[in-house]
Parts: sequence; C-alpha cells; structure tokens
Amino acid sequence: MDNWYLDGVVAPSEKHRNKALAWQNQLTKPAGSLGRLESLAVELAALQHNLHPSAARVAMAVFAADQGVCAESVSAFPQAVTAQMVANFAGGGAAISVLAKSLGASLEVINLGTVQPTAALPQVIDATIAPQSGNIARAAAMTHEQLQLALAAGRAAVQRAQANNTDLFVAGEMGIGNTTTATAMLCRLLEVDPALLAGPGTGLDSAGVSHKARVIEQALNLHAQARDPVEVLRCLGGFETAALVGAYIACAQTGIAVLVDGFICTAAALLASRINPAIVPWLILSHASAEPGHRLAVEAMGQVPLLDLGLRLGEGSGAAVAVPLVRLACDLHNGMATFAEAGVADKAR
Ligand SMILES: O=C(O)c1ccc[n+]([C@@H]2O[C@H](COP(=O)([O-])O)[C@@H](O)[C@H]2O)c1
Ligand SMILES: Cc1cc2nc[nH]c2cc1C
Repeated sequence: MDNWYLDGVVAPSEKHRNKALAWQNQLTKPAGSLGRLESLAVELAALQHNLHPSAARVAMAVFAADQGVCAESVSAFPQAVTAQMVANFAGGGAAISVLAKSLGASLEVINLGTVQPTAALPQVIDATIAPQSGNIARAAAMTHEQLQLALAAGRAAVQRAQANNTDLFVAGEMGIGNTTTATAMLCRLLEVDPALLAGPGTGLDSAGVSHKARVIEQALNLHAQARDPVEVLRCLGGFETAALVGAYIACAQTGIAVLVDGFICTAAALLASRINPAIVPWLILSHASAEPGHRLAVEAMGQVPLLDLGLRLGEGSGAAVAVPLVRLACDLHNGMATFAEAGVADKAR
C-alpha cells in the first residue's frame, strides 16, 4: 500500500521567521501593536521561505460526498441537498462561489460520490468513489481502497494548485450528515463522549441532537477497535473528509500554507495531524464555527482561530472570509516604512 501521507513535509524556515520578525520590529509602529497580523505575516514568511510573504494566489477546492449515515436521520436536511449544492457551486450561486469570485480565487468542485446523480457539469471534477460512504453506525465508512482513492483525490487537488503557483490553499466540504461523521472521529481522537460533542449541524432540534449522539455512540461501539488515526478515518469518516486529510498533508509536503475552515475541516486537520504531526505548522485555523463541538477540536489543535463570526456553513466559507485578513497582514509586512526610512523616532532604549 502507498503510504505517501506519512512522507516528510517542507520544514518552515527558522531563518526567514527570525528575519521577518526583526523586520516587523523595524516598521513604524510599536512592536507587536498589529497583534495577530504581525505573527501571521512572520509565520507565512517562514512557511513560504520568503521575506515578502504573499496570499495573492489563492486556490480553493470544495470536496463533496454523501454519507451513508444519513439513513439514521441525523441531519435537518435531506441527503439530496449534497448533489443539489454541487450543481449550485458550479453554477456560481453558493456562498463559496460568490466568495471565490469576489476574492479572485480559483475554485474547484470535486465530487467524490453523491446518491443523486449530478448532470455532467464542466465545472465539476468527477472523482466518484461510490454513491455514498458506508453507514458508520452499521459498517465501516470505507474500504481500504476507497480510503486511498479519497486521500489521493485531495492530494491531486493540491498538485493542480501547486502547478498554478498557489500561495494559499482553502479547502471546503459539502456533505449532508458529515457533522455526524466528523463528530464520531473527534469523539474517538479526543476520547470524549458523543453527548458532549454532538451539535445541531444544519439545524437539528435538541431531540434530534440527542438521537444523533446515540447514533454516534453506536458507531463508536461498532468500531471500538479503530484507534489508529488512519483506521479512525476509514471506519468513521467520509470520502470528503478523507480528501481533506489528503489535501492538508499534501499541502505541507509541497509547501503550501492552508487556511482551515470550520467544524468538519478542523476535524480533518486534527486527524491529518495525528497521521503526520509535522504538518501542524502549515494549518492555520481561520474561524471559530458556531457548531458547539468545534471548541474542543480547536483546543486540541492548540490554536486560536483568526475570526469568530458565528459562521457554521462549511464549503470553505469561513476560510475564504479570512483571506482578506491574510492579504492585509502581507501588505502591511511588505509595504510599511521602517523607522529609519520614515524618519520616525524609535522607542527610547
Ligand atoms: O463547517 C462547519 O462549521 C459546519 C457546521 C455545520 C454544518 N456544516 C455543513 O452542513 C453540512 C453538514 O451538516 P449536517 O447537519 O447535515 O450534518 C455539511 O454540508 C457542512 O458543510 C458545516
Ligand atoms: C443549503 C445548504 C448549503 C450548504 N453548504 C454546506 N452545507 C450546506 C448544507 C445546506 C443544507
């Protein structure tokens, strides 16, 4: 079996980090006064091995797939919405379509398998593995072969982005029922009870959330032997989450910084970092999702997300909204005058 996802990653440059930090401290502002915008630029300089970090070229990819666990009535919306939204992404009407256009970013829609067939749309990459993943409450989500295909679909998207000299990668997902599979994976990785982590997703009421927690409990019991992160993903995940995992690891291996979206994407990021811990510096958490379980996943990543706007859409939308912030951080770093250049007196020593 090809275990490419265990291979080494590009190491962030300590030299560029130190030089970028020294540069920030020469700019006409009290050191540290631009807060997170400073550390973002410094971190990007280290990741990009470039003292002039850039977020100009942004590649976005939305991975879509149906979840077998929808058979257990775990979502407020019908499963058919996954395929319908794939068409909406391609047609330009979805939130991520509008955001990508507004930001001048490329947007790929990658369909890994939906129960409802979608028309052959030129804007959609057909990477169908099966109509849906297995129902995790009754079977494994994927076979070993299906998992490899999903991981490879994520890596392929990154390889296309790399060919276009991408500065920043934004991944999103679409899959009715995937807050259930993502929660199941998180429960196993964090060893937390489903009742603590299950949330409304697209809008379940409290009875619906309790039922969802019981379905997750059933899945965790069925897959009690799945402890290794790759096996957790195979048994409890979904095709789109596996593609996200493949994409995140491939980004670190090719040296492309990532903005991680909300609940499902953070679950994928955590899982990917359990598979290959060296990828962690490459993953920037973009926003705090309103899905209640996100807080624990974020804590496990050891980061504070850039934004907290109450978003809980998915599709990569929260990560897209954070792109202007990253661009501004780069512009400030690259464009501000130093104390010496501007003839401004530096701090008294
Ligand atoms: O990313 C998030 O924070 C997020 C939180 C709640 C729901 N979603 C989106 O809603 C869908 C999953 O919700 P559900 O209730 O069907 O499991 C899926 O398409 C996700 O993109 C996404
Ligand atoms: C309409 C709709 C759009 C979405 N985008 C991501 N998840 C979604 C779920 C629904 C229900």
